[in-house]
Amino acid sequence: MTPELQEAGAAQLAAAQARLQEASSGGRDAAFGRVLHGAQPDFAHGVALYLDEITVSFDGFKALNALSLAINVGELRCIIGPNGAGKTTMMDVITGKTRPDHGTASFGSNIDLLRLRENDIAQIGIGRKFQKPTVYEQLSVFENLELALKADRRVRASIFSRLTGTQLDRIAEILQLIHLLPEAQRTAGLLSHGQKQWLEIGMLLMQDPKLLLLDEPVAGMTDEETERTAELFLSLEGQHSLVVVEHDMKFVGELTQGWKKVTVLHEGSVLAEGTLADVQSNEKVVEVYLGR
Ligand SMILES: Nc1ncnc2c1ncn2[C@@H]1O[C@H](COP(=O)(O)OP(=O)(O)OP(=O)(O)O)[C@@H](O)[C@H]1O
Repeated sequence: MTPELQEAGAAQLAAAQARLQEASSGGRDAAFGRVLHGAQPDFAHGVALYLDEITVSFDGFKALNALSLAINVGELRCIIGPNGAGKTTMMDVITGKTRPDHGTASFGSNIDLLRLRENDIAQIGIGRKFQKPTVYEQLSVFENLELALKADRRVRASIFSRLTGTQLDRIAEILQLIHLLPEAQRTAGLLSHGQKQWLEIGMLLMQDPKLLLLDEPVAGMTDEETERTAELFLSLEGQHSLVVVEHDMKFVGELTQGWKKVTVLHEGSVLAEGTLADVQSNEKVVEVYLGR
């Protein structure tokens, strides 16, 4: 690891600790601290994510228009829809990047996502994968995973500390899961596009997220990589809730296996929900999206 990265990592940890301290000592953001301290999402009702009547306007244009959606604990849900349907804006709301004008968003039955900041939302167990892979290109695959582990506030590890046996086991487990065990010492910049995507997913998994948001994860992947990604997501289902935004219908078909629910977004709200076959034969869906 380069000294610059070590320094940046240490600074990030120090900033995070200072923020938490300020919140718990009654500073300006005390309310955030109270929500976050020891907060665990309550999944007793079986719902991982609940969006109710979410509206987001940009200069009067409604990117989300009273969007309501519920994702169950352990569910793998595919979300499809034409360009501009509001898929990215929806993920921005869930992760705290965009604040809605109206509506509620909760993680489990108890955590009000609209009161939390982006960093805090990541720490309570919501991981987001953007379309483009963002890994540390100069570092090895192993070091990327190590860094992801140490960036987790719950781990309380110093960026300079040695890994414990349990942490090493966890990294090995993730390497196996993302098919990168043989590439552990390889520089991440030399991986294929698909392998970089897997590495980034592995970095998210190091923090053991309860909910994973994945934006077009197979865009630009080969057919073989796409199939392996489907296998990976299917192996995560159950232990994590997954929301997958995709345009690749073959991939959606592999993930949903003929029976899982697909949600179609259009003009900022849900146009249709059902199995892939249901929505593919829905006239409105064909008209605005699939028939194009
Ligand atoms: N910051 C912004 N300012 C103004 N308009 C925006 C902003 N962000 C998104 N929009 C508009 O909101 C609508 C929804 O955009 P969004 O990116 O959420 O759609 P999407 O379903 O993710 O599309 P795509 O499949 O192309 O990624 C679009 O019409 C977009 O132009």
